[in-house]
Amino acid sequence: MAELKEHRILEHVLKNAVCGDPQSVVDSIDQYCRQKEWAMNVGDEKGLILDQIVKETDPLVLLELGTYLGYSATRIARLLKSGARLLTVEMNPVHAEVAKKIIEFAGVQDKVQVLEGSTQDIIPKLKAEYGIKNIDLVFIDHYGERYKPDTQLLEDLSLLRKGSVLVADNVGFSSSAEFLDHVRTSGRYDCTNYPAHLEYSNKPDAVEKAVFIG
Ligand SMILES: C[S@@+](CC[C@H](N)C(=O)[O-])C[C@H]1O[C@@H](n2cnc3c(N)ncnc32)[C@H](O)[C@@H]1O
Ligand SMILES: [Mg+2]
Repeated sequence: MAELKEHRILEHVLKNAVCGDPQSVVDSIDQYCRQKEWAMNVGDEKGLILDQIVKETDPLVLLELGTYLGYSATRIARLLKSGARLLTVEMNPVHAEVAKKIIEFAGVQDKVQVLEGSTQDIIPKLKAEYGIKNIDLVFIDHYGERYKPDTQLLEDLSLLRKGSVLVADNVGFSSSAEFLDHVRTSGRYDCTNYPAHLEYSNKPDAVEKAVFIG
């Protein structure tokens, strides 16, 4: 058995999911993390909220802050229309490596690009190095303390347009309090809170949708 949980999850996916079928990859990760070992994927319950927001937004250009094993990237990618592109940022090289394998196995590698590095280093390069003008949907799911500064970076670099949608996971926890205060009180966003539970548990958690109004 692999030493790292992340490698054990990868092994489970390779053995139990169907190559080229992203839904089976998502389902096999959820099954493993509910039955065997907890892991910090957005998970099946909050995943349905994320799915709904992605479908409503119908985005072409997407950014994810915090890839982990590529669960949410695969989940999002399975809903994207042709030509849409998700850039997902991950600073931990072990996580990035596993995510690339999972994304490839799911068959969504043409829609998803894993960018290795920290969000604070990569966000300022999105325009010049990755040809991004602005972003239709941002999934914020790294560490709560970075939610606000990274949102402000996106604002300051004009990466958000009127109507850009931010979706932030784990706002039921205090580490994202400054972010919540910012989006709810700056007058620059229309916010909606979706109460739910922490992935694979019955602890209260929530997802925040914040639509940039300029
Ligand atoms: C909660 S996990 C992401 C889960 C993933 N979105 C999913 O639902 O499948 C958070 C990830 O963010 C990464 N991370 C934390 N801070 C970061 C930063 N400043 N820049 C890039 N990655 C970061 C961690 O290494 C970890 O893999
Ligand atoms: Mg999360």
